Amino acid sequence: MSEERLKQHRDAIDSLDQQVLKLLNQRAEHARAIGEIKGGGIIYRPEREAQVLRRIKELNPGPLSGETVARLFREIMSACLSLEKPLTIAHLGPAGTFSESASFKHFGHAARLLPCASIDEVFRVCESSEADYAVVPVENSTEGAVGRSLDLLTQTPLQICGEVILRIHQHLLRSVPSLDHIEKVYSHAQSLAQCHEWLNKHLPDVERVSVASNAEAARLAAEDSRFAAIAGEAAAERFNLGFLARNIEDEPNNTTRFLVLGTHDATLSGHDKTSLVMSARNQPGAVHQLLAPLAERGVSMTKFESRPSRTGLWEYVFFVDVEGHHSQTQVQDAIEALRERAAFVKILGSYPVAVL
Ligand SMILES: O=C(O)C(=O)C[C@]1(C(=O)O)C=C[C@@H](O)C=C1
Repeated sequence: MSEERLKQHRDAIDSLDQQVLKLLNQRAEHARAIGEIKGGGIIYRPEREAQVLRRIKELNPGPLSGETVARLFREIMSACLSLEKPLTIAHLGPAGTFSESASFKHFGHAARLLPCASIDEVFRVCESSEADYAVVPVENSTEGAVGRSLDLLTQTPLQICGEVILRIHQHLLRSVPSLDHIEKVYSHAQSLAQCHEWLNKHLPDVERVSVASNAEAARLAAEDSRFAAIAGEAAAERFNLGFLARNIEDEPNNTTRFLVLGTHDATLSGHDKTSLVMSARNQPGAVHQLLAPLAERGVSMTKFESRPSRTGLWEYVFFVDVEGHHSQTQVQDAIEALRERAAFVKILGSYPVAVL
């Protein structure tokens, strides 16, 4: 009896899969036709992708979660876009790092990734059009701002066209399934710091060695079973390591924010952010005066970060994110007013608030 019910459900799944397959290919044909209409123009449309994902989440009747259906549609769009033109994405390498995970999370797995040796190199290959887009880390919830990315943003002609929010989970990885006789634990210094308490409790006597990246740590652990590594899931998969302990980060909400850069920003999606960098004139109360136009026009600030300017001693530049798109009147007016008060203002880009 239960055999018969099993068969009924499997027959239903076979029939549905056939329909899903047909519909997916119809969707791909439309994407290909859109690609032809775009001609040689900009293929990747971040605002449209955000709208598609938001709509899917809203329409979703379940039982699959909103997150799950959005991830599936992320991959469908990635595959459709690659029929129009495969995209090359530069990120901080090597393969197996969180920057790689952030790039796949935003562009899906049809994107071609180009791992670079430094953040400077990521900017350079995108500026020289060797890559279509770049993904760079800008802030971590426990470690703070990524200074090099911020400094390069002030100079680059690239614009911000998206953001990626990635939950960072650290795992203890090894080629053998035992916590015994580990001689060294390798990881990036930041990851060792993020797992400090766990290591003190579970491996107090094991030497901790910092290396250039978590992926490099995983590579070393894969080469010699006396060693373990702290790294993310992507590194575990890449180097075929087992999980001795999962989610060992001391701070449970450890999150890194990445920016997506390209030669254009995004048009209005309906739920957007604008990033600006500016400097205040060197006068008392200048920062307060500088920001007043935002509040006066009801434009909410979602981030404020100051960095020493690299051009003058004791001068600062301010990185500000506001809600809204620079094509919206309120935001436009506020930026105009900022321009009157600030020594300099650069619009880094308007882009959709992260959906995934
Ligand atoms: O709507 C478009 O412009 C498309 O090219 C289609 C599509 C999609 O698959 O939905 C693919 C790539 C774009 O980045 C946005 C959306």
